[in-house]
This record gives sequence, structure tokens and C-alpha cells, in this order.
Amino acid sequence: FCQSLLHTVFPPELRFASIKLFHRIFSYFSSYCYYDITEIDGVNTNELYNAVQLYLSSSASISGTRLSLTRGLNSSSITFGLSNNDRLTDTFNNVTVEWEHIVTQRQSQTFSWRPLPEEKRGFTLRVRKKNKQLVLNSYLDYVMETASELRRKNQDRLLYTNSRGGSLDSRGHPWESVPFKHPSTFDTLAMDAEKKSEIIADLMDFANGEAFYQKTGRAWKRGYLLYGPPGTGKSSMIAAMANYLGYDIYDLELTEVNTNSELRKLLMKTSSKSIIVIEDIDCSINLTNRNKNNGGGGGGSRKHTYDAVSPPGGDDGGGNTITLSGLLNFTDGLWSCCGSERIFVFTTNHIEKLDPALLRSGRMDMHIHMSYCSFQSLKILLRNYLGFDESDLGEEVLAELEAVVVDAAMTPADVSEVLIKNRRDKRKAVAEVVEALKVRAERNRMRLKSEVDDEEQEKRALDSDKEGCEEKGDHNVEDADDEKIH
Ligand SMILES: Nc1ncnc2c1ncn2[C@@H]1O[C@H](COP(=O)(O)OP(=O)(O)OP(=O)(O)O)[C@@H](O)[C@H]1O
Ligand SMILES: [Mg+2]
Repeated sequence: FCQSLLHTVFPPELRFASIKLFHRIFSYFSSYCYYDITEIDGVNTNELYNAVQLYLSSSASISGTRLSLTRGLNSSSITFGLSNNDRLTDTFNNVTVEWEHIVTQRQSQTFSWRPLPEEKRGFTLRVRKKNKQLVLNSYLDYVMETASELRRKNQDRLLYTNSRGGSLDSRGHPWESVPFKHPSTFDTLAMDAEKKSEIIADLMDFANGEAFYQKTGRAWKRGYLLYGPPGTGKSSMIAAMANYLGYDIYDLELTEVNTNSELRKLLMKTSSKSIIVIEDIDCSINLTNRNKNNGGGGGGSRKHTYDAVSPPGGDDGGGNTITLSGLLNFTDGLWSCCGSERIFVFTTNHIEKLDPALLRSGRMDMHIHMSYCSFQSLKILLRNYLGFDESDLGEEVLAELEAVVVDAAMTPADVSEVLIKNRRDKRKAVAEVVEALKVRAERNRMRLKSEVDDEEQEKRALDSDKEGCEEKGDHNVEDADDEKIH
């Protein structure tokens, strides 16, 4: 009755003004202030809303008897969230805040450029007025940071590529991404245990080293060079690194990049906590560092210039003008620090072809040699593919394997191929591996022997030539003496 009386007696304007006044008086006397974080801000999605939602999902265990569960696209885990009008308290620096999730039905579909959801969702944050500054200055930043950390952990890795050349997508990004689901881990990687644990420790030091890099005044980045013959696990190692640290991978295709500035733009669009990979560096860029004497009219100064890359077709007049110095700036220059926590990984099959400028510490901090199967790595492969431990193999087989594995110089890729082919019959698989290793070892021994024989023959031929010369020379001397005498 009162309500209808209010409706009839007071005109709407007055009613509105009185509600506003009431709110003002209430907020004046209240010791709290409230912040609304709505899901849609105008027509844009409010990033803070998503961040808060994700952040609160991490505190789900604290309280709350009713929670909503979600599983995002590309995500491999489930996250928790607050249900309608549920509240949750959180503490930050000894300050307690309260979050409430408010869902209301949207009244009428107003005109918009894109369909809006029927529900209007938002979080309301209630804080004491005296804590207002703390919340605005650091709590919300903390929420955003925690949320992005969670997003990274929950979501599978992304693999970015610049295969589109220099063109940008609709959001102005030069990178294209796909979910990265490589199953390689340090457990499945066949290599010597000490080397593996050294790499893992190095990665861990790097990931936890923010304070150290800050203290020493270094950019928070690290470079690894993986080198070795094809099929020894260089790409698998990169995947294992990404899976271990939870970083995204940017696979940089240098042949698709035309200029140094394009390279720089690509770098600027990479996120932190990522691995930037340049595979087969010796093939994608002509990395010879040349001292060109800039003598003619250029002030006579000796300039250190680098060769421009010639396009793969060998046509020197092409548009690809990335230089080694451009690449070095990419990894090491001022631009490399725009963002933090980055790992650069270069791979090559021929380390000897690389320029020393690229290999120096600071650019490539760690050189990792991926090599042929050793006895240790062979045992890892047998365990991974067949589930066989040393005890399953037996001493005799182990001794046989150990005797030939080094001479065989087989890559882990070759060995795993034999194992995959015979994986239904495990005993046969082991026998086949032993056989393959023996055949390879024998072949290598024969090759080595024939090389040594060839060398010896050559040496002998050279020696006999020399002797012949000396004899001839002696003759000449005698002849000369003869001549003198005559
Ligand atoms: N060290 C290793 N541990 C486990 N598996 C390996 C290893 N090396 C190679 N493999 C197997 O061989 C396949 C090829 O390896 P990968 O692509 O990592 O070699 P690569 O060194 O990158 O070769 P390339 O130089 O040709 O790029 C992988 O799918 C993996 O299964
Ligand atoms: Mg590879």
C-alpha cells in the first residue's frame, strides 16, 4: 500500500532523487566503500571481471558451499567460481575484503553492435574506507597478476608462429597460435642424467631468478644453443622445456621475416614467460660475420658490418634484408628487454658454421650438445617404450648393449623407430635393437678401418713422392757438382 501510495503521490523524478539522496546519506555514514566490476563495460568485455573470476577460483577452497565449475576451450583443467549472489572473503596484507557475485536479468535488449548476454553479471568488492588506497594501489594488481599466472597454469601451452609473413591479423598481431600439446618431458627425454639435471637446475634458477637478475642489473632472459646431428632430440628438448616451465613457444621462421624492423616488431609482440625458438639457424640466415674495410671515401674507418641474408633462391636482389646484427639486437639489444622472463633457444646441426658473435656468453649462455645414444639414454628409451628396467633386460643383454652402443652412433630417433616397430613383442624389440646396434657398429668400424687404410695409403704415397723428390734433388745437387767440376 505504502509503495503504491509512494508511486501515486510522488512523481518519478522526485522518487529517483530521494533514492539517490538516501544512498548518499547511507554511504556517508557507512564505513565501507563498494566497487562494481561488471562483465561488460560498454560494449567491451571487462578484463578485470575475468581476472577476478579466475582469481577467486583459486580461493575456492577457503569458503563457499556452492560453486560453479567451468572448463575453458583449450584448457585441460576445471576451474571453480562463485555462484549467483554468493559471497567470499579474502585477506590481503592483513586487510579483509569481501567479494559478491551479482547476477541480474537484463531488462530489455537495448540496441548494441553485438548480442549481449541475457544476464548482467558483476562482482562487487566491499572494502573498509580506510583500506581504499591499498586496494586501489596494490590489491587489484595482485588479483590481475595471480589471475594471469593461473590462466597460464590451467591452460595448455600455445605455439605461435609467424608463418603469415609480415601480415597482421584483425587484432594487429603478427603471430598465429595453436594449442601446443607436445608430450615430451624431461622424463621421456633420453640423455645423460647429469646433463639433464644440470639443464633442469639452470631452468629453475632462471624461472625463480627475478630478484637475482634485478640485483645484477641484467635483463631477465637466457639463451640456449642446442646443437647436434638430426634426430637427437633438439626439438623434443624445447618441448620439454616449455612443458616444464609452463611457457608458451614462439617458433620464429626467419625466412618469413623481411627486415630487421619486422623482426623487432615480432619480438615486441611476444609475451613474457615464453620461449623464442629459431630452429636450424645455420640454414635460415647467412651467419657470416665479415670485417669489411670501408675504405673508399667513407671516412676511412674500419666498420664491422654483417652480411645481409640472401633469399633462399640465391637471388641477391631480393627483399630479405635481415642481418646478423639485426638478429643479435633481437636477442641481446635494448629491445630484447621489452618484456621479461624470456628464453631464446637456437638449434643447429652445424655449430661450426655459426659466427662466434652469436655464440658468446650472454647471447647463448648454455651450449647443449645433443648427441648419439649413450648407454644411459638407451636405457631411458627402453624404459619409456617397453617399460623395461635393467632387471627386466638381464645382465647379458645389458653387457651386449653397452659394448656396441657407442660405436654404433645411432640417434635416439633411429633407436625409437626400431622400438616402435616392434613394440607388440617386447623381447623381439630388444633383440632387434641389439641387432641394429651391432650392424651399425660393425659398419662404422669397417668405415673407420677403410678410412685409416686410405689415410695410410695416402701417407705412403706422399712419403714415396717425397723420397723420389729427394733422390731427384740429390741428383740435381750431384749434377750441379758435376757441372762445377766440369
Ligand atoms: N633424446 C631423445 N629422447 C627421446 N626421444 C628422442 C630423442 N631424440 C629424438 N627422439 C625421438 O626422435 C624424434 C625426432 O626428434 P627431434 O625432432 O627432437 O630431433 P631433432 O634433434 O630436433 O632433429 P632435427 O635436427 O632434424 O630437427 C622425436 O619424435 C623423438 O620421439
Ligand atoms: Mg628439430
